[in-house]
Amino acid sequence: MMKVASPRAQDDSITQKVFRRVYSNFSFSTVDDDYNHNRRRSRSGDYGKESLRKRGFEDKEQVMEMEQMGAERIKTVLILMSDTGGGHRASAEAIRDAFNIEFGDDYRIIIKDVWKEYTGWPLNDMERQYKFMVKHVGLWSVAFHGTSPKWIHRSYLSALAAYYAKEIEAGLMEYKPDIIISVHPLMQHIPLWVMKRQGLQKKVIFVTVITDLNTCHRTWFHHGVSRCYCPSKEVAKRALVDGLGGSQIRVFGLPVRPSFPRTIICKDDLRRELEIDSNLPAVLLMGGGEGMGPVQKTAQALGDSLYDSKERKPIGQLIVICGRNKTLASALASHEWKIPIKIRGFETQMEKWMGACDCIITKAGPGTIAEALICGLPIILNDYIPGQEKGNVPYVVDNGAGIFTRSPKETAKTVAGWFSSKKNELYKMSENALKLAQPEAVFDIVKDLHHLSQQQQQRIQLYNDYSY
Ligand SMILES: CCCCCCCC/C=C\CCCCCCCC(=O)OC[C@H](CO)OC(=O)CCCCCCCCCCCCCCC
Ligand SMILES: O=c1ccn([C@@H]2O[C@H](COP(=O)(O)OP(=O)(O)O[C@H]3O[C@H](CO)[C@H](O)[C@H](O)[C@H]3O)[C@@H](O)[C@H]2O)c(=O)[nH]1
Repeated sequence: MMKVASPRAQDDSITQKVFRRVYSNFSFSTVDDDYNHNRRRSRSGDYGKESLRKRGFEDKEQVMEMEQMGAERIKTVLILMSDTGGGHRASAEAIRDAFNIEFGDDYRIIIKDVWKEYTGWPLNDMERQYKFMVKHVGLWSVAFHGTSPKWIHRSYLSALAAYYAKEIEAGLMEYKPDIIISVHPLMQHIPLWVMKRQGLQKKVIFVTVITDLNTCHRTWFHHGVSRCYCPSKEVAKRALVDGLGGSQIRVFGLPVRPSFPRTIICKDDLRRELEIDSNLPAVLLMGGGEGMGPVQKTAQALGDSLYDSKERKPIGQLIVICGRNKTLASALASHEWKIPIKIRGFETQMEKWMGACDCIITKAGPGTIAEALICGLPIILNDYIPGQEKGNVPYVVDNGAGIFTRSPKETAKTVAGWFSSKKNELYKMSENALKLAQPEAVFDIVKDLHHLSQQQQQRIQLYNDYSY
């Protein structure tokens, strides 16, 4: 089990937190963390006391803290995310689990929506606003593309940063992180702005893990990060065009919860455990964490297409995962079905449901796509959110891992074909899905972060050696 630092009183007000933070010393690592900058320094061997003084480490106490930090100790990682959809939390949890598997108690991982807990409107209300906007896709499209120019989002986010500076600072520093990881497009500018203002930018490692596969928003690309982990070459190209340096960019893939690659898929066992018919092929139907897209109409069309009326028997079965969409779940439950069906709410063990099925129908959510690829599931994309999900369609279709259609009838017909006369097509797509999958991505990310952290520790050690 992970060790957890002694918690502060739960009922602290924001003012108390800010007061405590502003009037007490930080005990962060006190080395420059700018990767390139340090590589230059490393080459010239410029780690003397004078050099550190120039970089702002005047205080004797800080120097002593550095010496203590040279010793092995638990590092704290703060992961910033928001429940705008389910993808950001899924990636945050993936990173947490991979840290635990790879490094055990060496890292203490905290996942937080700091905006929600510490700030006010509009930052503390992003979930609701996102849900509203993606329901009215035209509105989302205008918001997404209208905020793409740097001067627009930068000036607005800077104004918000200035307004909530103290609260955000308290929120970020409550946990004294050694590493901050942002897995959300709107969580680089404000923390980096606050860190710079407080002189902490060079003391805490800040990285971004992009969780969109292709046409991501430009807010993801901030020049002040130590690393920008891109899930695909397409995103890396965009990062380069936006001015990030090659040394900041790493392409490992989208972080998926280790339970996906680590679950040994034995379909029969999974079906027994989940009480799914073991003889009929199964299609999984879902729409992200919020159960979005044409799920209901598609389920009904499948109810017809997967029933052989001549033989009077089903040729397949349907699993619908409605996520947090309770209205959808109850609408489906009230329908009469001729085929075996399971209607589920928000599931925490998606790897089991995917592992038990033969193909998947979903909106083009990046998390769901990456997970389905690992499970070798051919994908029918039936919708996408304009902007960040648009590019996920060619990502899947051009790589032969699935098809795109918005028509519930065509979707249902395709699945019926795959389960009867076109089994080869299903098999080929499954092979392509496995080729495109990047199951080790999350481990590569945490190993690289560990490497960054070790480099920082070595610099501290070097400083200690020179200071005597
Ligand atoms: C007027 C200029 C506004 C510039 C806004 C920049 C940042 C806004 C920050 C906080 C406001 C809260 C907005 C909540 C939206 C939540 C978005 C989110 O988390 O998405 C996650 C998704 C992914 O899960 O985010 C993205 O993929 C990219 C985020 C795009 C940012 C869109 C911001 C919309 C703000 C609406 C302003 C009105 C439009 C004016 C058009 C000229
Ligand atoms: O019952 C459920 C339903 C879904 N999930 C998980 O929720 C995640 C859904 O993530 P997606 O990326 O597929 O889609 P979302 O719409 O929920 O995610 C949001 O965040 C994404 C970024 O990660 C994209 O930006 C996307 O457009 C945005 O809507 C997946 O890991 C999926 O396994 C569950 O764990 N249980």
